[in-house]
Formats: sequence, structure tokens, C-alpha cells
Amino acid sequence: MAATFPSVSQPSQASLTDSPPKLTSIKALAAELSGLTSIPPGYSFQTIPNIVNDEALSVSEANESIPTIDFSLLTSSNPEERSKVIQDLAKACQDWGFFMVINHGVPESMMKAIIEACRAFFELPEEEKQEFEGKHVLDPIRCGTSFNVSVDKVLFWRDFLKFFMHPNFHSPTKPSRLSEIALEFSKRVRQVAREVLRGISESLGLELDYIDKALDLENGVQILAANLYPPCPQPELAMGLPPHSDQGLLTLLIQNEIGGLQVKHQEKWINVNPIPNSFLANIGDHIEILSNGKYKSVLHRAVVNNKETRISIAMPHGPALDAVVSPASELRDSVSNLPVYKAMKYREYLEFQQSSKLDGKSALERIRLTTTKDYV
Ligand SMILES: O=C(O)CCC(=O)C(=O)O
Ligand SMILES: [Fe+2]
Repeated sequence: MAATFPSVSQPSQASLTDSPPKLTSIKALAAELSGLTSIPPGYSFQTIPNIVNDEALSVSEANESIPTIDFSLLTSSNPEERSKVIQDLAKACQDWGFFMVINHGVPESMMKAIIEACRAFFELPEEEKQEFEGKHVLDPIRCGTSFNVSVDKVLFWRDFLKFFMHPNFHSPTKPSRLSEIALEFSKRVRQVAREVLRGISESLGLELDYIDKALDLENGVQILAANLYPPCPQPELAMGLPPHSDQGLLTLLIQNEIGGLQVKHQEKWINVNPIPNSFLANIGDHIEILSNGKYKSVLHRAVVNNKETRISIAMPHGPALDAVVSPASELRDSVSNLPVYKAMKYREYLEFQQSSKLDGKSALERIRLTTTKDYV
């Protein structure tokens, strides 16, 4: 659907004409607003509890305690090194759900090239980007603004481009170099994700290839989700992306040098500034389901700033669309042996999460089994 902004979102004191232009991206709106000091009311979370108000008070400046995983040790032939990194991974997943992956072997030049190619996509004329405006969450290529303009009550200060890179590779045809760069990059990143998932499998006490086989990762879904957050005149009132967890198994994220990602850890928002040339990895809802809650997906959000454009590229890696995900029987509670989550096809979960309001961990809560009648 075309993202025609509601009239409330038009800038009140802007030099816009009486019939407001059809703005389809926050990039276009930010350009319209240039030189102004306030945002349109349709972007203000000021009156919405728990979004920008009280939680902003507890932002911690430090990110040094976010764990680091040395990827090269995951493929080490030295059993001691391997067992140490599996323990590190178990601790990172249990304590944080987030970790930085270093020494992963993906060339830095490739990481920079994909960020620049996505930036070039966002800089295309609005009409050209609209060719790639998907209608359905499972459309292989989709760009737009906010999260889901048909359900977002307040709009997010964010444009996005999403495309499926696996099991079938898709990519916008413009700018011309994007497709070639994304194809090569997707293969390299997928190898990293699968190796980390093998490590996670082992760290849970499962067979190395348990996740791979149980969830048919040969046909696993790999998406590239590029996010653009232009400078915002009132960053304290707006939000790039609200608190949410990711749906897949493992997301690998890269970004330009501008901060904005915050991770919720022990009831505090922690600013994350990834180490250059690393991937920021996080556990998605489907690891929480598979591990029956032993590893939990973690809330994170993107805040905006008034100085520079931030670009991030999140690459969620999930099960195959038709894989049914349920808690591994090996990991169920040893006393009651009950699964905590309902079994569900990945496709259905994706449709649900992506078509509703992005709201914390509400998608996962929907399949949580809480009463004995749930089990019959
Ligand atoms: O921009 C960011 O750092 C966060 C992006 C994100 O959480 C997502 O795309 O799921
Ligand atoms: Fe996310």
C-alpha cells in the first residue's frame, strides 16, 4: 500500500502547500522539514506511555559488556578452543541474547559496499522506489516507511527495504550494482549464520546439526532488511523502531558509523556501538521456541538523532517457510516435560508478526502455552 501520510502528520509550520504532497518516505519528509525545529504530530510518541518517556531515563552509555564471540574459534580444530567458544556462546545467549561476532572472514570492503548500495537505493527518486512497494509481508521485495503504515498509530522515523535472499535470491534491479553485491554478501553471511547456529545447537546440548536438520536450514529464509533513519529535528519525541524482538533464529546486523541501536538488558536500555568490521548477532524468537525458553529473544529498539543519517542492515536467518517449529523434546522441562510454546509453521508466524503492530514480544506471547487446557 502506498504510504500516504495521514493529514495529522503534515508539518504545521512547514512551507508546504495547502494540498500536502504525497510523501512516501521519511527521507522525503526530512528533506521537506529541513531547517525546521519540530516534527509533525503524527510522528510524536510524546503522549504514548513507555515509548520515549520513562524508559529513556535508564539508558546506559556503556556497551563494553556486550559479549564478543571469536568466530574463527568456532571452526577451530583445537577441541579446547572449540569448547571454550561454545561456553562463551552459551553464556552470551543466556545472559544477553546479543553478542558481537569478530574474525568472521567476511571482507570489510563487502560490508561497506552493501551499506553504500542500500544507501543508493534510498536515494533513488521516490517514483522509482515505489516500483518496489510490496503489498504482502511475504512479497520477496518490499520497501516502505515506518513499520506497517496500515496499523501504526504513530509513524516511525524510518524507511526500509526488505528482500528475500534465500532460499530464492531476489533483489531490486536498481541501483544496478545492488543485486550483484547482495548476492555475494548473502552467501558469505549465510555461512557465518549457519556456523553460529551450529555452535548454538551444541551449546544447548543438542547435536551440532540439530537446528539445521529440524528446521530445514538448507531452505532457510534469509532476509536483508535495510533501515534508513534520516536526521530528525526532535529525536527525543520520535522513534526509529519501537522495542521488539526479531522473529527468526539469528539476526546478523551491520551499520554505518552512527549509533542508535539500544538493547534491553536487566531493565536498562544499553547503547550499542558495534566494533567496526563485526556483526552484531541476536537471538530471535525461534531460538526461544526451539530451546523452550532456555535462550530468550531480547528486546531492542532504534532511536534517532538530529545530526546524521543512520543506516543499518539487519539480516534475519530463519527456518524454512514450511518448517514447523516447536520446543525440542530434549530441552523440555525434566519434571513436567511440557512445551512452553505451541508448534507453528514459520510462514504463519512471519505473517502474524509482520502484519500486526510491532509491539515488544507480542507475537511470541500469542503462542505461549500457559494453562493446562492449552496442552490438550
Ligand atoms: O536499526 C537497527 O539497529 C535495528 C534494526 C532492527 O532491529 C531490525 O531491523 O529488526
Ligand atoms: Fe530487530
